[in-house]
Amino acid sequence: MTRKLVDVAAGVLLRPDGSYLLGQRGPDTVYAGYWEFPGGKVEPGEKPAQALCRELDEELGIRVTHLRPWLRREHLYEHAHVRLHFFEVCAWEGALDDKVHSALDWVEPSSATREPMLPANGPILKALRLPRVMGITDAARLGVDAQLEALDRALDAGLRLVQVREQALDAGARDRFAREVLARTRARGGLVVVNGDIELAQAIGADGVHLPARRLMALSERPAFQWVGASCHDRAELEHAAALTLDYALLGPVLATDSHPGAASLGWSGFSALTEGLPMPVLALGGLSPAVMETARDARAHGIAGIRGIWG
Ligand SMILES: Nc1nc2c([nH]c(=O)n2[C@H]2C[C@H](O)[C@@H](COP(=O)(O)OP(=O)(O)OP(=O)(O)O)O2)c(=O)[nH]1
Repeated sequence: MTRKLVDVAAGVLLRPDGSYLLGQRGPDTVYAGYWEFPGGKVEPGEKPAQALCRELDEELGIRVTHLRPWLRREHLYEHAHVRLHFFEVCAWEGALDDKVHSALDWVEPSSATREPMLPANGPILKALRLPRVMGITDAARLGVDAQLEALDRALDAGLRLVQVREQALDAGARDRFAREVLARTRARGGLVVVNGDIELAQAIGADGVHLPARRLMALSERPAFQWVGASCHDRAELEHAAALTLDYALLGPVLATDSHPGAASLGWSGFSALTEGLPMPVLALGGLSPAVMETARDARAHGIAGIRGIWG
């Protein structure tokens, strides 16, 4: 059955502590009682961003002052085929004065969300749980002990996502190093993904696997891990990551880097153009540190990933 495609704009209102706003759909709506991000249908002649500002004014009585386009996802419901344009709403004027929901609630990204949740929103909630900064290990250059010390400092400073990327270590050393990184990161409630080596990721019980671009392009199915991401350099790779329903991608280099000095860099405008309309979050990579977080997020990045910019 073909269903009419309906464009919907939905806003993830974010407070500085990272919590986000959900509303419970009122009694006389489809999926009454389900939780959703505030928003509604895009009307003819409107851009999704305009529709969202109108809906948030009508429904919540607020005027949006800082909006970031974020993810776009399609979902087939019985009642409609929806194309959801999600935005991060970072700043607004006016106090919340809800006119349509049965309830509103602020939710911490790490805590359980509200149920029942609209079925299309599962991957959005997972994206909100993905930390904003990823540290990529470089024990082969720094030395194992220095890398582990740098990891402890970064975990103390709040790092919660680590990619173990140690092709240059021999198999035994890589296994020992990866287990140590996992133990230290887990102790802080963080996530560890292992680059390229699915067997090692399984053997140590890592949270996930990170696919180099060539590995990504050779796969036709998502590996069975809780978290699966990939390194991408162009739109075709990003779209393949989306088709495999991966949880995130890395895209770069955004700036010129010491580790890849000859590689052409994308710049923030190139990053923004390549990530338009994707269903999964993308972390920016290449010559970056957390100091550029706001610039990165304004360019549609979920956050940043780095080596030197993270470990110093
Ligand atoms: N607002 C919102 N809609 C969502 C989310 N997730 C999701 O699948 N949807 C779907 C459910 C609906 O099929 C559609 C939104 O339609 P709606 O009926 O709420 O739109 P509206 O506020 O313009 O309502 P109306 O004028 O038609 O009464 O998008 C979400 O997080 N927020």
